[in-house]
Amino acid sequence: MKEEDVEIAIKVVVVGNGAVGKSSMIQRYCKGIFTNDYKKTIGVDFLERQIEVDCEDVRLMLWDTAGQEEFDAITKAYYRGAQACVLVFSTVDRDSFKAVESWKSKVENECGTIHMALVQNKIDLVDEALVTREEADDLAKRLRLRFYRTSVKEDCNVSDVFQYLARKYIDQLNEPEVTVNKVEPAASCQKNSETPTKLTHLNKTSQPTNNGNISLHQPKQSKRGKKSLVKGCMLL
Ligand SMILES: Nc1nc2c(ncn2[C@@H]2O[C@H](COP(=O)(O)OP(=O)(O)OP(=O)(O)O)[C@@H](O)[C@H]2O)c(=O)[nH]1
Repeated sequence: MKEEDVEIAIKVVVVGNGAVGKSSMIQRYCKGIFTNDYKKTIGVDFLERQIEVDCEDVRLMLWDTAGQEEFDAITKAYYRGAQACVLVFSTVDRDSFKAVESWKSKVENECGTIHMALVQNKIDLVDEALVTREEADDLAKRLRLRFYRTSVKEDCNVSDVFQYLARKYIDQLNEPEVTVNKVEPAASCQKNSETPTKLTHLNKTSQPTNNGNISLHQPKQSKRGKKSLVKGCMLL
């Protein structure tokens, strides 16, 4: 296998009630676009983006799941094999805030304990907010999740969420003895400090299997010193 053919791949599931902005968030991150149109996700969708973390190629496979309960049976099959999860609620939808714990449980039932971030989207609509800042902070603290406030519309803080999850996963690869469910300070929009890497990689040609499981391959050499670069996105 050639050195350039290996990389880290991370499966990330994005969950939360309908219309909180999951599809918009993934589209914004992978394609750099935003639309005001609402098109309900039927089942699941998939986009990917390649980033660099500590000069290492990381392929983020972002699974966009339907927010409506009617699709639960379909979507939960796609949670399997995920290494990270984004729990999204909307500033202007109180029910979506109340549903966060239930989404967390649904994912954990399929995946066990994985890296998660809590996201309050649509902060551009803060004047119409139905969730107070304190309530959101308290929830993040109680669930021990890193907390981000985003506006997909204004392109605010979106990439920080995925960067954080990628880094957490890489840190886990570096220190396999560290448990995933350690206490996270509730913080919004903070970048993490750089850490050294010694990584396990995935074959670039490997695709997620039906249930999203991914097999591990040999590590390659670090490419330290390279600039961060978005290499491409793909709609399947
Ligand atoms: N004002 C504002 N609107 C947003 C934002 N993000 C998404 N929206 C809008 O919210 C609506 C729903 O967005 P989607 O991304 O389709 O929501 P979803 O969570 O994927 O919905 P489901 O597919 O039903 O699960 C769309 O009209 C978006 O344009 C945001 O940050 N601010």
